[in-house]
Amino acid sequence: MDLPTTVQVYFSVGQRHEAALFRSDSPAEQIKDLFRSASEAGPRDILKLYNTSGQLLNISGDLPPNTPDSRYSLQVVAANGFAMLQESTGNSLKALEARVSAIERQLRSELPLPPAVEELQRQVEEFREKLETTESLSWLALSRFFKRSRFHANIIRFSGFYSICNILGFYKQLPEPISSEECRRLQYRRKSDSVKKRVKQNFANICEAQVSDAIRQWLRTPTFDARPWEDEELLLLLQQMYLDYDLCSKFAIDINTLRNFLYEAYKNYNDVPFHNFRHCFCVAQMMYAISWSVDLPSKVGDLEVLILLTSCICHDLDHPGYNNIYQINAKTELAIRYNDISPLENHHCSVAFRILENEDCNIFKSFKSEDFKTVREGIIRCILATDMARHNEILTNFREITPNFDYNDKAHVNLLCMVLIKVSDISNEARPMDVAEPWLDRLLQEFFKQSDAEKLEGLPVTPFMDREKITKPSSQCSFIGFVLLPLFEALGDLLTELQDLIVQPVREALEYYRRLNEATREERLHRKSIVSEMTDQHTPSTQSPDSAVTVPKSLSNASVKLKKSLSFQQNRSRSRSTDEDTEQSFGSGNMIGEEQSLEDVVEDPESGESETATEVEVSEKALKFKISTESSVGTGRKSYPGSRKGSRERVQHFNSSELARMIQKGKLRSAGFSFDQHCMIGNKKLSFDTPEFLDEYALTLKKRLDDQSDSEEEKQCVVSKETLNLNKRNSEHLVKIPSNLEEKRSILKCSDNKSFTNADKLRMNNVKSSLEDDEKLIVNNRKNSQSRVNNTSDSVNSIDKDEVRKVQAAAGSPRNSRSIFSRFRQFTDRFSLSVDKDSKVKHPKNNNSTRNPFPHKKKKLETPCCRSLEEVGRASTLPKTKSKKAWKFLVLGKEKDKWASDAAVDKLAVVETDNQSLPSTSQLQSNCASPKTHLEKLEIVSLKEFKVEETVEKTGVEKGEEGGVI
Ligand SMILES: Nc1nc2c(ncn2[C@@H]2O[C@H](COP(=O)(O)O)[C@@H](O)[C@H]2O)c(=O)[nH]1
Ligand SMILES: [Zn+2]
Repeated sequence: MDLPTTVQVYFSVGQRHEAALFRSDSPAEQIKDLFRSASEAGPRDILKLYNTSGQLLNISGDLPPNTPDSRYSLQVVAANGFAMLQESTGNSLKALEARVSAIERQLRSELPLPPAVEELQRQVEEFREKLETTESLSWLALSRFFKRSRFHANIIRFSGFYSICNILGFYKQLPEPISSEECRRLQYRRKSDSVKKRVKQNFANICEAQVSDAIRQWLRTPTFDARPWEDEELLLLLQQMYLDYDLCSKFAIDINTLRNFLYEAYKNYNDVPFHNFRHCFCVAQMMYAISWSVDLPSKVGDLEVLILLTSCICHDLDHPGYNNIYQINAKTELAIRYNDISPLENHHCSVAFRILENEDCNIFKSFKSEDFKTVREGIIRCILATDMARHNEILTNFREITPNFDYNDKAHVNLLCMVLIKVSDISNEARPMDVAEPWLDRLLQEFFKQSDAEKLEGLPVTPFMDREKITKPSSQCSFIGFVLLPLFEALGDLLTELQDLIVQPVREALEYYRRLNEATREERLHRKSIVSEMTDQHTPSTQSPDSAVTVPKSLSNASVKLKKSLSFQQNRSRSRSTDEDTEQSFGSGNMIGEEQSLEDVVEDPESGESETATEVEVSEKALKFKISTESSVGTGRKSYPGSRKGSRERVQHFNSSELARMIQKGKLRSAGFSFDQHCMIGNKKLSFDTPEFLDEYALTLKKRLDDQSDSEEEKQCVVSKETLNLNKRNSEHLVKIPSNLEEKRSILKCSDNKSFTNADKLRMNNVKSSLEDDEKLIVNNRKNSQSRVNNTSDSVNSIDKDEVRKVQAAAGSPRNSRSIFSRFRQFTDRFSLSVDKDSKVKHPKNNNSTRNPFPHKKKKLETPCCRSLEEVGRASTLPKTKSKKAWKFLVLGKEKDKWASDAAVDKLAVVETDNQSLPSTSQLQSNCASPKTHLEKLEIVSLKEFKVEETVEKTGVEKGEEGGVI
């Protein structure tokens, strides 16, 4: 091999491309050795050899013989390569780099600017100021600004702008200004023409380059990292996938047409943080990796592989960075065009076939029309399957066919292909952490951008995208646990080769995020404990010295929720971790501890309420209509997203505090209720958001209690509700008051129904644990009933403050304390306080809770996040929204011979808070300071649990109210 004696080495590490980092005139032999040894070091060391005109000659292979150029650019993309280069040259590059940087800094700060430059700077500054302050000229500055920020001139609403432009004749056509809202929707982040041109040119330059065996092998694994590659190189690698499967010769695909097609696909991805060309590459690459590992062509045939690969490349074309939920709620052009039915996926598909319409890009142009039809159907099916609103539908159908999967059954293969593209689409967490994490950051960036826009535009805020609601680990726990892992496991059941390849890494990712989430939560609790402690030190206590009741701070939610058993386990999404730490944390080897529900894990960081709504659930809600697909395999019930008979046909449970909180926060609306929705109690029609609802419910409940004087059970309210149609008004809701153990048991039986989602199952578990508690209580109460009956001091004869106090005194019995707990918990949950087992409310100082890892540690604000009390106060869980709605506390006797007299029950006194609204911060603090008083104000609510059942009503579509659906 003839190498010139002087070789210029451009050297880059990772994506940073520090091209001028090291430049050396090195003997040819040295470069040759370096190149060889680096390419032998493994697939992660990517060496790219360019000639001086920027043409890629080789990737991690030997230097090409007889290369005509005298200078080469050698790019080393990996830390190992860096180290090797260092070794081989004997230079300490890092030290060299540091030295150069220091000199640069010194030069910049110490050396005065040449006078001419200074003068120029001053003039520019002066001119800028003039531009911005002189009205008649400021359009220039504006136009510059808008150009810079990629706004179009036609959105500028500066009054003088148009006239000045017209006068000056700069713009021939001045379209009407459009609103900023419309602008946002239209503001797709298109790639700039210069970038597109550059990539096109570069791809043309390198498209003939060989890809080394090492890279080709790496490309067949989920560990592949797309980051170090330029866009044109990714195009080359996509081309390689088609070539490696010999698809071009098998299907007579012209190589230039393939290149044009790939480049057009690249061009039609936008510059958005996540749904960009690199995402499409990653999805295609994961499909390729899976396909190799299970030998997919032998199972489903080459044509399906071609369809899958092409679908992956096209699956997010022209994604605007705002998902379907936004499209539908904002009634965007796409939502209107596609009638809210998978607007984005329909659009991606449509763009794909627009590209293929062009002869030069039509990789299927040699296909007979029948074959093209098959390919088109296949691509449409695959791309539409990526709508997360259809996740449950597809997963349920796939699980049904798995035990009898038949590769000769077209319907089975179709469904498998849909699952394969879905798996590839959300497979990021199956990759190594260092590859996956930057993608997650980008995804959250896109999420937050959307939720910010939703807030700005007054649209419903998508909960799993809300920066105030989620954290990185909580988001991942929810997504991996509820969505990703169940899907991967289902595929792993059929294609067992995938267990080690992608299923296990996903389990590990869940475990990682679960721990992170736990640590974050504990840290947060710790911070709150410091706050309440400091607040306490600053607030004079009004507490009576003999009172055992102090403000608690412990893992209220956690301890309460720990009692819940774990539906997650039923979902086969268990951890197999036997890690010691995990066992210590949860007393089990499960990823999510046996006694800890995933709901705990994904708890809302601030409000303390669970935010388990996954993208699937929210998307299902947003997608209201039925979609017919070819996924039906004739086995069992078909479940459609958004169909009221679909996967959301189920029973939901809210306990009293959850319901109260929902009412108070107006969340009934966002949970699918409208404020003008109502329920029927007896013959009365009541709106959910009125205090009368609670009053009326209490009365009805009491009546029922009277009818069932020997009833030992917690009472239940069954509220039928419609959660699907966000916009539906005035739907009626039936309220049954069955309230016995049988009822609960039957609910649990229902919960075996496959159509329940994971979140439903979690709620079912609340009923389950409540049932278990009830059963224990019944046994207990029976044992103690005689003594309670005799204990007249426990009777409450009238509901005045004294009575309330007596009721409180009666809280010593397990049942009563539970009632108090349930009510009190509502407050403590909100204020991040808790009640310990013997109903003694404790100050954090005295809190010996073993769950709190920081009970006595750090009393000062030591964490960097807690710089000031004020800051910490803001970060605590004080209610964010103060509802103006009356906040009433019901005093309700449930078992008259236990803790409240008939008279007390009859009165059902309603004790209101002072201002009929949620406590303000100052109220809260004073409540915290004098909890006994606070407790006296609290009453006992016996609305133990509401069973909320969705009605199976006809949708507007089914009723023919809304047209244009499939
Ligand atoms: N919270 C997370 N959501 C994820 C993750 N990976 C994917 N996703 C979501 O799935 C959809 C897939 O659809 P598509 O638009 O890419 O076709 C995506 O939009 C995300 O919302 C993840 O790791 N965490
Ligand atoms: Zn995608």
